[in-house]
Amino acid sequence: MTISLPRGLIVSCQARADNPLHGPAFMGAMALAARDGGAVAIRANGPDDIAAVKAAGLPVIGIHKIFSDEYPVYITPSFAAAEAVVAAGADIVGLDCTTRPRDGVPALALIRRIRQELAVPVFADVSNLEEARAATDCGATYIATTLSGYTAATQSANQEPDLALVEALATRLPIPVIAEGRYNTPALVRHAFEAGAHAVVVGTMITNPREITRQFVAAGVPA
Ligand SMILES: CC(=O)N[C@H](C=O)[C@@H](O)[C@H](O)[C@H](O)COP(=O)(O)O
Repeated sequence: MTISLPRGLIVSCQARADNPLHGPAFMGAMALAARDGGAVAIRANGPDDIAAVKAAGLPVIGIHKIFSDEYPVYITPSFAAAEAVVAAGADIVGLDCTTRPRDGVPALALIRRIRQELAVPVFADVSNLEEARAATDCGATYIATTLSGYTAATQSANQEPDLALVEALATRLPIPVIAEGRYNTPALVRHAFEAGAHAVVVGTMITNPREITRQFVAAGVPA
């Protein structure tokens, strides 16, 4: 059965290997806490964490980050990575749909193949309007602004979320637009909905206590 994303807050439960909260036990608990707090879906990375967050009973956007020295694309960069995500129980596959160089088939071909062979919705992480349009034409189910601020063309010292992109996408695309990346306060989440977002993904500011602690220390503790 195809699961769709309700309107609301999606919580990204991710912790890299160097984070003390790395691992499925912690991410599974994060997902339960997010569900109890009112989240409508969970984003999770890697088969083990995806399987663990399923216990919350919410739709799961699964990604599989695979880092390479040669290519900048790491969010579900291949069909095999998408297959692993679905095998672990993800309801929706998230993947990098930027035009950046990658190892293997281009993102647009990957979207088509995932839709046809795995029969799951595709959550396209993009950095601009052109990528969003191309991904939509290839059958993406959702478009997310996840990679705005993280490509060479969009990087900036400004750590603000790209609300202008949310608005541009929401007014031009026929499919739901998800705001993701640097939504670090409830007010910014509200602004994203006002800009036309169908849902908003928040990660760091809910599920990364190490980073939250750092920000309190940097901004609140006298030198
Ligand atoms: C660029 C990239 O790799 N973004 C990742 C995507 O899965 C995650 O590291 C982010 O935490 C996620 O997008 C949520 O964003 P924020 O943590 O800013 O709320």
